[in-house]
Amino acid sequence: SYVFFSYQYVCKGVLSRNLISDSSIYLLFYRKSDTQDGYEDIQWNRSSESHPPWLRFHLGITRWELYPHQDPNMELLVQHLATHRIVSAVQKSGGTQLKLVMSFPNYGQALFKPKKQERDEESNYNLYYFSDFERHNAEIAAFHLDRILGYRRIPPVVGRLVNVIKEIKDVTTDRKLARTFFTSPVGNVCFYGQCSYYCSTEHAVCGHPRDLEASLAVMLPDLSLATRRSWRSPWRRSYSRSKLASWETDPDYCETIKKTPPYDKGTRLVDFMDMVILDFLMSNMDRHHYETFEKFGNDTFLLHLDNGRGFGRHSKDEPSILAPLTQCCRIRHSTWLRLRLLSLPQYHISDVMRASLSQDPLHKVAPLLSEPHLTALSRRLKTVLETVSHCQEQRRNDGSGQNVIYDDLAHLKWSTKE
Ligand SMILES: Nc1ncnc2c1ncn2[C@@H]1O[C@H](COP(=O)(O)OP(=O)(O)OP(=O)(O)O)[C@@H](O)[C@H]1O
Ligand SMILES: [Mn+2]
Repeated sequence: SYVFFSYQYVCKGVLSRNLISDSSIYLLFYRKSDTQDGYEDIQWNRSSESHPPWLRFHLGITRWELYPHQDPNMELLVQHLATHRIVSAVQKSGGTQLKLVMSFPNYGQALFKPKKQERDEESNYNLYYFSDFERHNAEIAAFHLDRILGYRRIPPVVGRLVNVIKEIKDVTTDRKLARTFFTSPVGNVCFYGQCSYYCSTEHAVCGHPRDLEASLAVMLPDLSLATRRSWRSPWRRSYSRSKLASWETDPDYCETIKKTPPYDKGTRLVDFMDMVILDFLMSNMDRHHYETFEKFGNDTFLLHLDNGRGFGRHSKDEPSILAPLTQCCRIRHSTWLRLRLLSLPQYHISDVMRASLSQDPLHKVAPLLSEPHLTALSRRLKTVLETVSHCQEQRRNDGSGQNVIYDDLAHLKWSTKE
Protein backbone atom coordinates (compact mmCIF):
# COMPACT_ATOMS: atom_id res chain seq x y z
CA SER A 1 0.00 0.00 0.00
CA TYR A 2 0.97 3.64 -0.36
CA VAL A 3 1.60 4.12 3.34
CA PHE A 4 3.87 1.10 3.52
CA PHE A 5 5.64 2.26 0.40
CA SER A 6 6.32 5.70 1.83
CA TYR A 7 7.37 4.11 5.12
CA GLN A 8 10.07 2.16 3.29
CA TYR A 9 11.25 5.40 1.77
CA VAL A 10 11.48 6.93 5.21
CA CYS A 11 13.52 3.99 6.45
CA LYS A 12 15.88 4.37 3.53
CA GLY A 13 16.25 8.04 4.37
CA VAL A 14 14.76 9.30 1.12
CA LEU A 15 11.97 10.99 3.02
CA SER A 16 13.02 12.29 6.39
CA ARG A 17 10.97 11.18 9.33
CA ASN A 18 12.02 13.71 11.99
CA LEU A 19 11.91 17.47 11.84
CA ILE A 20 15.25 17.90 13.60
CA SER A 21 17.78 15.14 13.10
CA ASP A 22 19.77 15.55 16.33
CA SER A 23 20.42 17.93 19.20
CA SER A 24 23.78 19.26 18.04
CA ILE A 25 22.14 22.14 16.17
CA TYR A 26 20.77 23.42 19.51
CA LEU A 27 24.22 23.55 21.08
CA LEU A 28 25.26 26.03 18.40
CA PHE A 29 21.97 27.88 18.71
CA TYR A 30 22.26 28.51 22.45
CA ARG A 31 26.00 29.07 22.70
CA LYS A 32 25.50 32.74 21.90
CA SER A 33 23.08 33.27 24.77
CA ASP A 34 24.66 31.07 27.45
CA THR A 35 25.89 33.92 29.62
CA GLN A 36 22.45 35.50 30.15
CA ASP A 37 21.09 36.04 33.67
CA GLY A 38 18.75 33.50 35.14
CA TYR A 39 19.59 30.74 32.67
CA GLU A 40 21.33 27.53 33.67
CA ASP A 41 24.49 26.40 31.97
CA ILE A 42 23.59 24.05 29.17
CA GLN A 43 23.26 20.69 30.86
CA TRP A 44 22.72 18.43 27.89
CA ASN A 45 24.88 16.58 25.41
CA ARG A 46 24.00 14.29 22.51
CA SER A 47 22.55 11.62 24.76
CA SER A 48 18.78 11.89 24.97
CA GLU A 49 18.74 11.16 28.73
CA SER A 50 20.43 14.51 29.26
CA HIS A 51 17.83 16.47 27.23
CA PRO A 52 15.26 18.70 28.92
CA PRO A 53 11.62 17.76 28.09
CA TRP A 54 11.14 20.68 25.68
CA LEU A 55 14.15 19.49 23.64
CA ARG A 56 12.83 15.93 23.59
CA PHE A 57 9.56 17.36 22.30
CA HIS A 58 11.36 19.19 19.50
CA LEU A 59 13.43 16.16 18.54
CA GLY A 60 10.33 13.94 18.55
CA ILE A 61 8.38 15.92 15.94
CA THR A 62 7.84 13.80 12.83
CA ARG A 63 6.18 14.39 9.49
CA TRP A 64 3.01 12.77 10.86
CA GLU A 65 2.59 14.17 14.35
CA LEU A 66 3.98 16.55 16.97
CA TYR A 67 4.36 13.87 19.64
CA PRO A 68 3.70 10.14 19.84
CA HIS A 69 0.66 8.34 21.23
CA GLN A 70 1.27 7.66 24.95
CA ASP A 71 4.27 9.96 24.91
CA PRO A 72 6.57 9.12 27.86
CA ASN A 73 7.83 12.74 27.76
CA MET A 74 4.42 14.42 28.10
CA GLU A 75 3.99 14.37 31.87
CA LEU A 76 7.32 16.04 32.59
CA LEU A 77 6.92 18.47 29.70
CA VAL A 78 3.63 19.88 30.99
CA GLN A 79 4.86 19.78 34.58
CA HIS A 80 7.84 21.95 33.63
CA LEU A 81 5.57 24.39 31.80
CA ALA A 82 3.33 24.64 34.81
CA THR A 83 5.97 25.04 37.50
CA HIS A 84 9.37 26.12 36.22
CA ARG A 85 10.68 29.56 37.07
CA ILE A 86 9.97 32.20 34.45
CA VAL A 87 13.19 34.08 33.72
CA SER A 88 11.94 36.29 30.93
CA ALA A 89 8.65 37.47 29.42
CA VAL A 90 8.51 39.54 26.25
CA GLN A 91 5.70 40.40 23.88
CA LYS A 92 5.40 38.27 20.79
CA SER A 93 5.34 40.46 17.76
CA GLY A 94 2.82 39.78 15.01
CA GLY A 95 -0.72 38.64 15.61
CA THR A 96 -3.52 40.88 16.72
CA GLN A 97 -3.94 40.27 20.45
CA LEU A 98 -1.52 40.45 23.35
CA LYS A 99 0.67 37.42 23.92
CA LEU A 100 4.02 36.87 25.56
CA VAL A 101 6.92 34.53 25.02
CA MET A 102 8.15 33.21 28.37
CA SER A 103 11.52 31.58 28.93
CA PHE A 104 12.61 29.02 31.50
CA PRO A 105 16.07 28.52 33.06
CA ASN A 106 16.74 25.46 30.84
CA TYR A 107 16.05 27.49 27.66
CA GLY A 108 12.57 26.08 27.20
CA GLN A 109 10.01 28.63 25.98
CA ALA A 110 6.24 28.99 26.08
CA LEU A 111 3.62 31.14 24.39
CA PHE A 112 1.50 32.86 27.05
CA LYS A 113 -2.12 33.94 26.58
CA PRO A 114 -3.92 35.60 29.51
CA LYS A 115 -7.43 35.03 30.79
CA LYS A 116 -9.76 37.69 29.42
CA GLN A 117 -13.17 36.20 29.96
CA GLU A 118 -15.01 34.21 32.64
CA ARG A 119 -15.63 30.55 31.84
CA ASP A 120 -19.41 30.84 31.88
CA GLU A 121 -19.47 34.03 29.82
CA GLU A 122 -20.63 33.52 26.21
CA SER A 123 -19.23 35.61 23.38
CA ASN A 124 -21.42 38.60 22.69
CA TYR A 125 -23.85 37.69 19.88
CA ASN A 126 -23.39 41.09 18.27
CA LEU A 127 -19.64 40.65 17.97
CA TYR A 128 -18.33 39.32 14.67
CA TYR A 129 -16.05 36.29 14.89
CA PHE A 130 -13.10 38.47 13.95
CA SER A 131 -13.51 40.76 16.94
CA ASP A 132 -14.06 38.01 19.49
CA PHE A 133 -11.62 37.70 22.41
CA GLU A 134 -9.05 34.95 22.55
CA ARG A 135 -9.58 32.65 25.50
CA HIS A 136 -6.78 30.98 27.47
CA ASN A 137 -9.06 28.08 28.40
CA ALA A 138 -9.85 27.52 24.72
CA GLU A 139 -6.15 27.07 23.99
CA ILE A 140 -5.92 24.51 26.81
CA ALA A 141 -9.14 22.69 25.88
CA ALA A 142 -8.17 22.62 22.18
CA PHE A 143 -4.93 20.80 23.02
CA HIS A 144 -6.88 18.18 25.00
CA LEU A 145 -9.52 17.81 22.27
CA ASP A 146 -6.91 17.47 19.50
CA ARG A 147 -5.19 14.73 21.49
CA ILE A 148 -8.47 12.95 22.24
CA LEU A 149 -9.28 12.99 18.52
CA GLY A 150 -5.94 11.20 17.99
CA TYR A 151 -4.48 14.01 15.84
CA ARG A 152 -1.60 15.30 18.00
CA ARG A 153 -1.23 18.41 15.87
CA ILE A 154 -1.42 21.08 18.64
CA PRO A 155 1.67 21.82 20.76
CA PRO A 156 1.05 20.89 24.42
CA VAL A 157 -0.69 23.66 26.41
CA VAL A 158 -1.06 23.96 30.16
CA GLY A 159 -2.85 26.36 32.48
CA ARG A 160 -0.91 28.31 35.08
CA LEU A 161 -1.51 31.03 37.65
CA VAL A 162 1.10 33.64 36.85
CA ASN A 163 2.16 36.36 39.27
CA VAL A 164 2.04 39.44 37.06
CA ILE A 165 4.60 41.33 39.15
CA LYS A 166 7.17 38.63 39.89
CA GLU A 167 6.81 36.61 36.72
CA ILE A 168 6.19 39.34 34.15
CA LYS A 169 6.92 42.91 35.23
CA ASP A 170 10.08 42.14 37.25
CA VAL A 171 11.64 39.87 34.62
CA THR A 172 10.71 41.56 31.37
CA THR A 173 13.29 43.28 29.22
CA ASP A 174 10.43 44.62 27.07
CA ARG A 175 10.16 48.32 27.96
CA LYS A 176 7.01 48.81 25.92
CA LEU A 177 5.34 46.07 27.92
CA ALA A 178 6.65 47.29 31.29
CA ARG A 179 5.22 50.75 30.68
CA THR A 180 1.65 49.41 30.48
CA PHE A 181 1.41 48.09 34.07
CA PHE A 182 -0.91 49.87 36.51
CA THR A 183 -2.94 49.24 39.64
CA SER A 184 -6.70 49.14 39.17
CA PRO A 185 -9.11 51.08 41.45
CA VAL A 186 -9.68 47.93 43.53
CA GLY A 187 -5.95 47.28 43.90
CA ASN A 188 -5.41 44.57 41.27
CA VAL A 189 -2.28 44.71 39.15
CA CYS A 190 -3.09 45.06 35.45
CA PHE A 191 -1.27 45.51 32.14
CA TYR A 192 -2.28 45.73 28.50
CA GLY A 193 0.84 45.67 26.32
CA GLN A 194 0.95 46.78 22.71
CA CYS A 195 -1.01 45.12 19.92
CA SER A 196 -3.56 45.98 17.27
CA TYR A 197 -6.62 44.66 19.13
CA TYR A 198 -7.68 45.08 22.74
CA CYS A 199 -4.42 46.59 23.97
CA SER A 200 -5.66 49.58 25.96
CA THR A 201 -6.50 50.52 29.57
CA GLU A 202 -10.13 49.49 28.96
CA HIS A 203 -9.04 46.01 27.86
CA ALA A 204 -6.27 45.44 30.38
CA VAL A 205 -5.74 41.99 31.84
CA CYS A 206 -5.65 42.02 35.63
CA GLY A 207 -4.27 39.82 38.37
CA HIS A 208 -6.34 38.96 41.41
CA PRO A 209 -4.68 40.90 42.99
CA ARG A 210 -1.52 39.63 41.28
CA ASP A 211 -2.35 36.11 40.17
CA LEU A 212 -3.50 35.88 36.59
CA GLU A 213 -4.79 32.74 34.90
CA ALA A 214 -3.06 32.01 31.61
CA SER A 215 -2.34 29.33 29.05
CA LEU A 216 1.25 28.36 28.28
CA ALA A 217 1.90 26.52 25.03
CA VAL A 218 5.22 24.85 24.34
CA MET A 219 7.04 26.81 21.67
CA LEU A 220 7.79 25.01 18.43
CA PRO A 221 11.42 24.97 17.24
CA ASP A 222 12.62 28.42 16.29
CA LEU A 223 11.90 29.37 12.67
CA SER A 224 15.64 29.50 12.00
CA LEU A 225 15.83 25.79 12.87
CA ALA A 226 12.58 24.67 11.24
CA THR A 227 10.84 26.99 8.81
CA ARG A 228 7.09 26.76 8.48
CA ARG A 229 4.82 27.43 5.58
CA SER A 230 1.55 29.24 6.16
CA TRP A 231 -1.41 28.18 3.99
CA ARG A 232 -4.49 30.26 3.47
CA SER A 233 -7.59 28.19 4.17
CA PRO A 234 -9.68 27.66 1.01
CA TRP A 235 -12.74 27.97 3.28
CA ARG A 236 -11.49 31.15 4.93
CA ARG A 237 -14.22 33.56 6.00
CA SER A 238 -14.36 36.98 4.40
CA TYR A 239 -13.37 38.88 7.58
CA SER A 240 -15.83 41.52 6.51
CA ARG A 241 -19.25 42.48 7.85
CA SER A 242 -20.79 42.54 4.40
CA LYS A 243 -18.87 40.33 1.96
CA LEU A 244 -19.46 36.62 1.44
CA ALA A 245 -16.62 34.25 0.55
CA SER A 246 -16.84 32.14 -2.64
CA TRP A 247 -17.40 28.90 -0.72
CA GLU A 248 -20.61 30.44 0.65
CA THR A 249 -22.10 31.05 -2.79
CA ASP A 250 -20.53 28.53 -5.20
CA PRO A 251 -22.23 25.10 -4.97
CA ASP A 252 -19.32 23.42 -6.83
CA TYR A 253 -16.63 25.06 -4.73
CA CYS A 254 -15.21 21.77 -3.45
CA GLU A 255 -14.96 20.29 -6.94
CA THR A 256 -12.59 23.12 -7.81
CA ILE A 257 -10.54 22.76 -4.62
CA LYS A 258 -10.22 18.99 -5.09
CA LYS A 259 -8.47 19.67 -8.40
CA THR A 260 -6.26 22.40 -6.96
CA PRO A 261 -2.80 21.52 -5.56
CA PRO A 262 -2.03 20.51 -2.86
CA TYR A 263 -5.60 19.29 -2.25
CA ASP A 264 -5.54 17.12 -5.39
CA LYS A 265 -2.96 14.65 -4.04
CA GLY A 266 -2.06 12.69 -0.94
CA THR A 267 -3.89 13.34 2.30
CA ARG A 268 -4.14 17.14 2.26
CA LEU A 269 -7.90 17.27 1.69
CA VAL A 270 -8.69 14.78 4.46
CA ASP A 271 -6.16 16.42 6.76
CA PHE A 272 -8.04 19.64 6.17
CA MET A 273 -11.31 17.85 7.04
CA ASP A 274 -9.75 16.67 10.31
CA MET A 275 -9.05 20.30 11.17
CA VAL A 276 -12.59 21.33 10.16
CA ILE A 277 -14.05 18.71 12.51
CA LEU A 278 -11.88 19.95 15.38
CA ASP A 279 -13.01 23.51 14.66
CA PHE A 280 -16.69 22.63 14.42
CA LEU A 281 -16.55 20.74 17.72
CA MET A 282 -15.10 23.75 19.52
CA SER A 283 -16.89 26.27 17.31
CA ASN A 284 -13.78 28.07 16.11
CA MET A 285 -14.60 30.30 13.14
CA ASP A 286 -11.16 31.89 13.00
CA ARG A 287 -9.13 29.29 11.07
CA HIS A 288 -7.98 31.64 8.34
CA HIS A 289 -4.61 29.93 7.90
CA TYR A 290 -2.85 26.77 8.93
CA GLU A 291 0.84 25.90 8.91
CA THR A 292 3.10 23.00 7.93
CA PHE A 293 6.81 22.35 8.39
CA GLU A 294 8.55 23.23 5.15
CA LYS A 295 11.02 20.37 5.46
CA PHE A 296 8.27 17.82 4.91
CA GLY A 297 6.86 19.35 1.74
CA ASN A 298 3.20 18.53 1.09
CA ASP A 299 3.36 15.07 2.60
CA THR A 300 2.87 16.03 6.23
CA PHE A 301 0.36 16.89 8.96
CA LEU A 302 -1.24 20.32 9.45
CA LEU A 303 -0.40 22.32 12.56
CA HIS A 304 -3.52 23.45 14.42
CA LEU A 305 -2.11 26.62 16.00
CA ASP A 306 -4.11 29.55 17.37
CA ASN A 307 -7.23 28.09 18.98
CA GLY A 308 -8.08 30.97 21.30
CA ARG A 309 -11.34 31.75 19.58
CA GLY A 310 -12.81 28.31 20.15
CA PHE A 311 -15.30 27.53 22.92
CA GLY A 312 -16.87 30.97 22.83
CA ARG A 313 -20.50 29.83 22.69
CA HIS A 314 -22.12 26.69 23.95
CA SER A 315 -25.76 27.43 23.28
CA LYS A 316 -25.31 27.76 19.53
CA ASP A 317 -23.56 25.62 16.91
CA GLU A 318 -22.08 27.06 13.75
CA PRO A 319 -22.96 24.78 10.78
CA SER A 320 -20.91 26.88 8.35
CA ILE A 321 -17.70 25.63 10.00
CA LEU A 322 -18.61 22.16 8.69
CA ALA A 323 -19.16 23.45 5.13
CA PRO A 324 -15.96 21.82 3.79
CA LEU A 325 -17.13 18.40 5.02
CA THR A 326 -20.69 18.95 3.79
CA GLN A 327 -19.43 20.10 0.40
CA CYS A 328 -16.59 17.59 -0.15
CA CYS A 329 -17.95 14.54 1.67
CA ARG A 330 -14.50 13.16 2.46
CA ILE A 331 -13.17 11.92 5.79
CA ARG A 332 -10.32 9.70 6.92
CA HIS A 333 -11.35 6.23 7.99
CA SER A 334 -9.30 6.56 11.20
CA THR A 335 -11.02 9.85 12.09
CA TRP A 336 -14.46 8.45 11.40
CA LEU A 337 -13.76 5.42 13.62
CA ARG A 338 -12.44 7.70 16.38
CA LEU A 339 -15.52 9.90 16.23
CA ARG A 340 -17.79 6.88 16.46
CA LEU A 341 -15.82 5.61 19.45
CA LEU A 342 -16.23 8.99 21.17
CA SER A 343 -20.00 8.78 20.69
CA LEU A 344 -20.28 5.48 22.60
CA PRO A 345 -21.48 5.72 26.21
CA GLN A 346 -18.25 4.28 27.64
CA TYR A 347 -16.00 6.73 25.74
CA HIS A 348 -18.33 9.67 25.51
CA ILE A 349 -16.55 12.77 24.25
CA SER A 350 -17.85 14.99 27.09
CA ASP A 351 -16.71 12.51 29.73
CA VAL A 352 -13.30 11.94 28.13
CA MET A 353 -12.78 15.70 27.84
CA ARG A 354 -13.90 16.34 31.42
CA ALA A 355 -11.51 13.69 32.71
CA SER A 356 -8.64 14.91 30.55
CA LEU A 357 -9.10 18.58 31.48
CA SER A 358 -9.23 17.74 35.18
CA GLN A 359 -5.50 16.89 34.88
CA ASP A 360 -4.68 20.52 34.15
CA PRO A 361 -3.30 22.57 37.08
CA LEU A 362 -5.95 25.29 36.57
CA HIS A 363 -8.73 22.76 37.13
CA LYS A 364 -8.20 23.43 40.86
CA VAL A 365 -9.18 27.07 40.31
CA ALA A 366 -12.22 26.22 38.17
CA PRO A 367 -13.08 23.55 35.57
CA LEU A 368 -11.52 24.57 32.23
CA LEU A 369 -14.78 24.04 30.35
CA SER A 370 -18.17 24.58 31.94
CA GLU A 371 -20.73 21.76 31.68
CA PRO A 372 -22.71 23.47 28.89
CA HIS A 373 -19.54 23.48 26.73
CA LEU A 374 -19.03 19.76 27.39
CA THR A 375 -22.66 19.10 26.45
CA ALA A 376 -22.19 21.12 23.26
CA LEU A 377 -19.27 18.84 22.31
CA SER A 378 -21.43 15.74 22.33
CA ARG A 379 -24.23 17.50 20.44
CA ARG A 380 -21.76 18.67 17.78
CA LEU A 381 -20.15 15.25 17.51
CA LYS A 382 -23.59 13.85 16.69
CA THR A 383 -23.93 16.47 13.94
CA VAL A 384 -20.58 15.47 12.41
CA LEU A 385 -21.56 11.79 12.36
CA GLU A 386 -24.94 12.66 10.83
CA THR A 387 -23.19 14.74 8.17
CA VAL A 388 -21.00 11.75 7.24
CA SER A 389 -24.06 9.44 7.10
CA HIS A 390 -25.86 11.93 4.93
CA CYS A 391 -22.82 12.06 2.61
CA GLN A 392 -22.77 8.28 2.34
CA GLU A 393 -26.43 8.21 1.44
CA GLN A 394 -25.92 10.96 -1.12
CA ARG A 395 -22.97 9.10 -2.72
CA ARG A 396 -24.97 5.85 -2.90
CA ASN A 397 -27.71 7.68 -4.75
CA ASP A 398 -25.71 9.87 -7.13
CA GLY A 399 -23.95 6.90 -8.74
CA SER A 400 -20.67 8.83 -8.92
CA GLY A 401 -18.79 5.94 -7.35
CA GLN A 402 -16.88 8.40 -5.15
CA ASN A 403 -16.04 7.17 -1.66
CA VAL A 404 -16.82 9.24 1.39
CA ILE A 405 -14.33 7.36 3.54
CA TYR A 406 -10.67 7.81 2.68
CA ASP A 407 -8.98 4.53 3.51
CA ASP A 408 -5.93 5.45 5.55
CA LEU A 409 -5.97 2.14 7.41
CA ALA A 410 -5.35 -0.22 4.49
CA HIS A 411 -1.80 -0.92 5.63
CA LEU A 412 -3.06 -1.96 9.07
CA LYS A 413 -5.49 -4.50 7.60
CA TRP A 414 -2.66 -5.72 5.43
CA SER A 415 -0.32 -6.20 8.37
CA THR A 416 -2.89 -7.89 10.64
CA LYS A 417 -3.46 -10.55 7.95
CA GLU A 418 0.12 -11.71 8.39
N1 LIG B 1 3.33 27.04 20.13
C1 LIG B 1 3.85 27.90 19.24
N2 LIG B 1 5.16 27.92 18.98
C2 LIG B 1 5.69 28.77 18.08
N3 LIG B 1 4.97 29.66 17.39
C3 LIG B 1 3.65 29.68 17.60
C4 LIG B 1 3.01 28.81 18.52
N4 LIG B 1 1.68 29.08 18.50
C5 LIG B 1 1.51 30.07 17.61
N5 LIG B 1 2.68 30.43 17.06
C6 LIG B 1 2.93 31.46 16.05
O1 LIG B 1 2.54 32.71 16.55
C7 LIG B 1 1.73 33.38 15.62
C8 LIG B 1 0.69 34.18 16.36
O2 LIG B 1 -0.03 33.35 17.23
P1 LIG B 1 -1.60 33.30 17.20
O3 LIG B 1 -2.02 32.94 15.81
O4 LIG B 1 -2.05 32.46 18.32
O5 LIG B 1 -1.93 34.83 17.46
P2 LIG B 1 -3.04 35.76 16.87
O6 LIG B 1 -2.92 37.06 17.56
O7 LIG B 1 -4.35 35.09 16.94
O8 LIG B 1 -2.59 35.90 15.37
P3 LIG B 1 -3.53 36.32 14.18
O9 LIG B 1 -4.19 37.57 14.62
O10 LIG B 1 -2.58 36.45 13.03
O11 LIG B 1 -4.51 35.19 14.02
C9 LIG B 1 1.12 32.28 14.77
O12 LIG B 1 0.95 32.68 13.45
C10 LIG B 1 2.13 31.15 14.84
O13 LIG B 1 2.97 31.12 13.71
MN1 LIG C 1 -5.71 34.40 15.57
